[in-house]
Amino acid sequence: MNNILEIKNLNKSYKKFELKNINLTIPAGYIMGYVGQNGAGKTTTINMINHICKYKEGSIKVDGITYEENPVKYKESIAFVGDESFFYPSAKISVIRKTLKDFYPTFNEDKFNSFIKKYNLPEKQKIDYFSRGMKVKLMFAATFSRDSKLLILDEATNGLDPVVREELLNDLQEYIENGSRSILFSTHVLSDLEEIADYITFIDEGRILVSKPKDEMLEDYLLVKGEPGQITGENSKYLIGIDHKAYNFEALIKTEDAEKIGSGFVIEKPEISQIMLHSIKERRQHEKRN
Ligand SMILES: Nc1ncnc2c1ncn2[C@@H]1O[C@H](COP(=O)(O)OP(=O)(O)OP(=O)(O)O)[C@@H](O)[C@H]1O
Repeated sequence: MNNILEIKNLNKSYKKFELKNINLTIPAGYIMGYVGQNGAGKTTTINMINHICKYKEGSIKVDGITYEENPVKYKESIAFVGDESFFYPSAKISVIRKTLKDFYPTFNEDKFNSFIKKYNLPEKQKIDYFSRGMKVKLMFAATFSRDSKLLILDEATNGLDPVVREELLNDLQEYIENGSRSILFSTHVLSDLEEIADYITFIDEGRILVSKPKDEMLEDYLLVKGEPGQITGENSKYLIGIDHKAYNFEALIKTEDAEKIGSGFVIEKPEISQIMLHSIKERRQHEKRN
């Protein structure tokens, strides 16, 4: 199986921020959720993949090649959808169709037309008058009509209604179905990732905390709830990222440790957002202790 994205030992320093030793791999045919708090370093990583932002240490390969090896092929292998429309506001769909045709060798006009129809986008209206959801659909119609190997999404599904969101999530899954493409999906809407991601990577303060298959991550941890008095010197070593509330606490625990903490706790299956929250809390608490 070939890897569509391969990042090795990537480092980048700004005055007040450091992206440190980023290693990421997405095999062909898979979706990776890239998540972390505001300012964690997601967009910085994406800008380096897109080669908007330069780096001195580490390497990035997209579909087996680095930017330096073949800049045109490298750029053609990537499609990007962010949270802002990339179309000229006074253009209509006809102008966009022609621009895409001229600019992208793999652009498939029939595919584009069928997405325009499917998403019910008006041919005769200026993009300026499109709603946010319509602009997002148009960006995806343009993207799905090219044969890019790596699709990068940076908060691309922000502000969509549940029906449009569901439709797009299905289309994203279809986009990778032929097994030759992959998606790096950065979002704060973790429920989208619960639905379609195969891998989840947490980044915190410029460092990768965890990167693994989503199902493995969801099986690896359980959520523990109890009263503060139930925490002892013995069982506290198994509790990850304890969140103390007024009358109770919540923490993560490794599934294999669940029987070691004693009885009387409420134990539930966690969501990705809860695993992220407690993992980050644990890291902060660990830093404070050392
Ligand atoms: N060109 C730059 N010069 C200096 N610092 C920068 C530059 N670009 C980004 N940063 C800093 O890098 C850090 C990470 O920013 P980044 O945009 O990658 O975060 P993010 O994880 O995408 O956050 P968000 O979820 O808020 O979009 C921030 O502290 C930001 O101020």
